[in-house]
Amino acid sequence: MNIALLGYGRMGKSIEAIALKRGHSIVLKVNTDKDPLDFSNTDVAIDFSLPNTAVKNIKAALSAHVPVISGTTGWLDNYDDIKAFCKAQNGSFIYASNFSLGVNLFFELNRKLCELMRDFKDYNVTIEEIHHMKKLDAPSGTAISLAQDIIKSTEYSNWTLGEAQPDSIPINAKRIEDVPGTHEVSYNSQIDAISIKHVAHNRKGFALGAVIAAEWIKDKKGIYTMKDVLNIG
Ligand SMILES: NC(=O)C1=CN([C@@H]2O[C@H](COP(=O)(O)OP(=O)(O)OC[C@H]3O[C@@H](n4cnc5c(N)ncnc54)[C@H](O)[C@@H]3O)[C@@H](O)[C@H]2O)C=CC1
Ligand SMILES: O=C(O)C1=N[C@H](C(=O)O)C[C@H](O)C1
Repeated sequence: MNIALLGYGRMGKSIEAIALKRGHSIVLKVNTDKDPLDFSNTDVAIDFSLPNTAVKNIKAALSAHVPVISGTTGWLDNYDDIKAFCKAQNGSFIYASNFSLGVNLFFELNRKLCELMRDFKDYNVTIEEIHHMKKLDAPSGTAISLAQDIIKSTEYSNWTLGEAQPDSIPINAKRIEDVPGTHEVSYNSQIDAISIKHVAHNRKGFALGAVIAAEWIKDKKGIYTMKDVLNIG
């Protein structure tokens, strides 16, 4: 498969290493604002760029009828616009705040745990995420996904970065040198605490998941999620 890498930073380089090991070729590497992009010979584009470059990159690839895997976080205010654009192009698109198998299993655990805890009002939920100092967005896309899943099946109506607000899930974002990504969901009462935690030891899981998603979507049309790719839950 011929892959275009839109973003060739920490993740772009990890994806390249795994894609080459799995027998794919990298036919385009984009690491700055460039217009137009040449997608001739590209089977799938994988965007891990910056919050303010993702939308333009995704649209450029979809306009060239190239399926897109998007891992960039911090641009989701435009998600509905991208969905509509993809449909209008009869294109193919997957966004995931986190492509690792471990985090996608963790998402399932989070959904099950929040259903279990829903009726036990003595417990308050909090989410903590820890990432490296170079991360541009806060809270992480993964923490937002965890919060959105809890909001879907409980009385919480929103999430807040930092301090707790009524009906809102507090997300605490910490930045510590070299941490690839740690997420913890905790339920605290006056009496005890219950928590689930995912710790990424490196970026290989994110990169492998993105390449697996690219292999999966290559000959498909439509908008999918990692639940479709991994067939879990
Ligand atoms: N969904 C997931 O599983 C994961 C998502 N991420 C997200 O992926 C994104 C990238 O993360 P990193 O690789 O760690 O960041 P990074 O900062 O190392 O890489 C981003 C690269 O994009 C380049 N860039 C600048 N303008 C561009 C443009 N117009 N088009 C293409 N590239 C451009 C920068 O030069 C930089 O090298 C972030 O939003 C991060 O949150 C990171 C890890 C896993
Ligand atoms: O920026 C990162 O590094 C990561 N970003 C993603 C996020 O915002 O959730 C996924 C992972 O935690 C690493």
